[in-house]
Amino acid sequence: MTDNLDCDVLIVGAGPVGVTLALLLAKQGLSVLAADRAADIYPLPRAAHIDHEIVRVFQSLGVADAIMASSKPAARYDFLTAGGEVLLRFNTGEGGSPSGWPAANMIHQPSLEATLRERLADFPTARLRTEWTLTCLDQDEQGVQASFETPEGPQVLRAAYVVGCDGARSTVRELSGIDLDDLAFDEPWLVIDTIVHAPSRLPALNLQICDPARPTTCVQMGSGRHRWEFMLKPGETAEDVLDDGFIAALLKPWNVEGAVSLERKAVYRFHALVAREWRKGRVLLAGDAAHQMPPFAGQGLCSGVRDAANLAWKLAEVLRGRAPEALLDTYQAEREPHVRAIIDLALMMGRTVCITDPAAAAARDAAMLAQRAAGDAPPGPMAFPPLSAGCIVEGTPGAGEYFPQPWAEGAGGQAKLDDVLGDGAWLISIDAVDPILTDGLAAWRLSNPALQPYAEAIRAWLAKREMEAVLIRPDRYVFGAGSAAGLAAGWAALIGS
Ligand SMILES: O=C(O)CCc1cccc(O)c1
Repeated sequence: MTDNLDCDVLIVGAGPVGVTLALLLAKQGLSVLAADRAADIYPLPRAAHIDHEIVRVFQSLGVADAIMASSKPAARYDFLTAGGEVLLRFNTGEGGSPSGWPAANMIHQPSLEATLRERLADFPTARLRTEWTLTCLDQDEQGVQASFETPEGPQVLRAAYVVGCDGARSTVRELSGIDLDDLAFDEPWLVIDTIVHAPSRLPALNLQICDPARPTTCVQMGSGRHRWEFMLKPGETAEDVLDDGFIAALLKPWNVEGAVSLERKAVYRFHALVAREWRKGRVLLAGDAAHQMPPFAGQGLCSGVRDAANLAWKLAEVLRGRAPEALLDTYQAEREPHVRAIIDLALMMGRTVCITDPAAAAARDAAMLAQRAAGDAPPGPMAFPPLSAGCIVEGTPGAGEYFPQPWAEGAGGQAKLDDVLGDGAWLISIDAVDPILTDGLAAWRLSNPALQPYAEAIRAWLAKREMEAVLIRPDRYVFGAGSAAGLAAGWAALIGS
């Protein structure tokens, strides 16, 4: 950090994406300040799901076990007709996942956020400021000046970079004059969160009831919560559906009286929006500030945490002077197509669920039941695309793919690849590589005894792509596969040492 800066990175918004980014940066020794307008963590649930990739990010921060302790792995996700026939079935509890963590996990967002904020206190270079409201951003060649209203009066800070993790109504986005691309989905839903008293009386799977008379979602959550969502019908107002008697009538068919008590009721409009620019000079957007999607794929929060994981190592390389600022342009180039593909999946699911015309619903049911009978199922909520462009060796086998994390049985229990190899980029090769070529890069020969428990899985990955080495980025996406010397040289050209 240079003398005239208060921190390397100012993060506006200390929700789960902002705090994850703060942790990932602080872990690399950067000084970060996360500022949030609220006094405390928002106490009511919002996101309900994180996938295995997100748990792996939390693993790198040392909080995966704590987060999993308050979460519930999701066994199955069914989309049913009004009559209970299966339109789509995703067996998320079967078949494991590339990171080794359960593929789909139902969470209680306030519990997850509390764990992340508690961890922040372990990093001396990370600061959290609450009740700070951003009022102004000004950037020049060296940094960004940010003005805040705080309980102690106005505060002005200078940071090398500012990241807006400040949600759907992002002030950072607004102050930066960044527009949103509207993907034309706008449906009003009533969200009901409950505290569970009798878990055995609730469905043990996640459900979308594609009933044109009232499209309905019923999903599990962590920390003893359960959620229902009901689509509003034309003519219904928020006031109508938030009435306790109305809610009791909606819940009646679920026979959960006495098994749950109401914690929160709210009407939301489910949107699909993508920011046109994710970086404007020294200001970047992440999470809901950069993209919003309907909840049907459970990917809103996951996409934000992926943004944080993608951005954190790039900001660190640029701030350390090891990579040119242009590396930050690969952030949107990589993340936007990924997010748009996931939004397409969420929209496909949403458009399946949100049909209220009985004839259209009957046609949907007939088509999807026939498709299912023919064994022709669409990709599941865990079928994420690889990175297609950016900081990868484009067009080579494996480039842009998510690199798996094998787990092995060790003396102390399950040992995971990332815990053995540590943070940063890894070059893993079958043959030895000249250390001169890999200066500044963690180079691992597959025969290294530390890699033995994982060697078979990694060898199989390489064999499938007919390659002798793989370079894995700090966010665990593959830079490229090929010759070790070629990969090391390609990486050094982008991320000098
Ligand atoms: O609607 C939600 O918030 C969760 C949807 C979801 C996503 C992935 C798996 C699963 O069982 C449910």
